[in-house]
Amino acid sequence: MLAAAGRAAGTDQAVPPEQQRCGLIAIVGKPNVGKSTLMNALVGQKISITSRKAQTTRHRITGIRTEGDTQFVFVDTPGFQTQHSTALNKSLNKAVTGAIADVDLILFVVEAGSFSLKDAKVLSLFDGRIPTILVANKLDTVHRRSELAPWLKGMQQRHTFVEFVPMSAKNPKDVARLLDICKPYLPEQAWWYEADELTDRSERFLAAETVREKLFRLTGDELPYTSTVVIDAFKEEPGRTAKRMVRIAATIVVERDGHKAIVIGDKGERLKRIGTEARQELERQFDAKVFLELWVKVRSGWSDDAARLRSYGYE
Ligand SMILES: Nc1nc2c(ncn2[C@@H]2O[C@H](COP(=O)(O)OP(=O)(O)OP(=O)(O)O)[C@@H](O)[C@H]2O)c(=O)[nH]1
Repeated sequence: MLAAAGRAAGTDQAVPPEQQRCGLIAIVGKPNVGKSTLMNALVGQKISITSRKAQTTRHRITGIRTEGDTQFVFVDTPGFQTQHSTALNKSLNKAVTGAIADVDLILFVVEAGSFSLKDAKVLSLFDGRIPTILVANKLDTVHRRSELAPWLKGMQQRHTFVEFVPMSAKNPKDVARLLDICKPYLPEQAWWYEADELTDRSERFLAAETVREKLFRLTGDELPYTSTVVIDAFKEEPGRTAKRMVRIAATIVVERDGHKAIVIGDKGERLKRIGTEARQELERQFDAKVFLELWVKVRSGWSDDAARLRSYGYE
């Protein structure tokens, strides 16, 4: 997969390998600070799922952005779990520690003007060897900008950050500036991926993530984050037309009968909406006609069962 001379997005100029830069960037922070939003904005296309509900990112997701001579390879980490210690949370914490061990740069994301015990716990994972940028996100929600200077000073004393970037992941100019700031921290080496590749995750994985996103969006706070989605079948069918055709069967796994009723909704209305919205989004993402079949199953206590976790791919 090593790149020969490649063409960066937005340029007609081939970039010779000896002039290329490429490296891994981990986006780390406590739940709900905007990591997924930031990664999607940095990559320029929606890859990871976002939702108002905390804990919606479980997997390490790689997003890729190639700009000029530089290929930025992003690792999104799950929200660091500080409260519970079930098998699921232990495996999430391991994913965070693993994700930051071998990267070139860490983006430590917090909400601008705030620093809680949970942020401190995530920060305590960094041993100081890897350059770390403080991303003070959600700047648009800070009404008194004057209070930010003393806060930034305080942050300076907590850790040796290489840069401080107050910004909003929802502001494209801020996102472009952050990319420029990251660039010098990536080593000079040949790109790992083609310039137009956005993720190395499979379509099967994206299908599960999309159903999960709709599930949490449409159930609000009613459903615990331990509910998950398993893809039972993912088949490409030879289409009669020029358009691709993909047939997907997926199971939403919940912990209790009551949760199953929530997912299904009155006369099956909610499950139907989850399916329709997921299908429409997948058709856009895959540029294909998608048939999506959804099931709901109860698996009591699955989040506490390490063996079962492995079978769902969380190890
Ligand atoms: N106002 C504002 N809201 C933001 C910004 N960035 C993210 N958000 C919102 O914050 C919420 C959480 O964003 P996510 O990107 O899902 O957060 P996350 O850190 O990936 O969350 P977990 O998956 O729980 O770890 C969403 O409602 C976003 O729309 C920002 O710059 N400004």
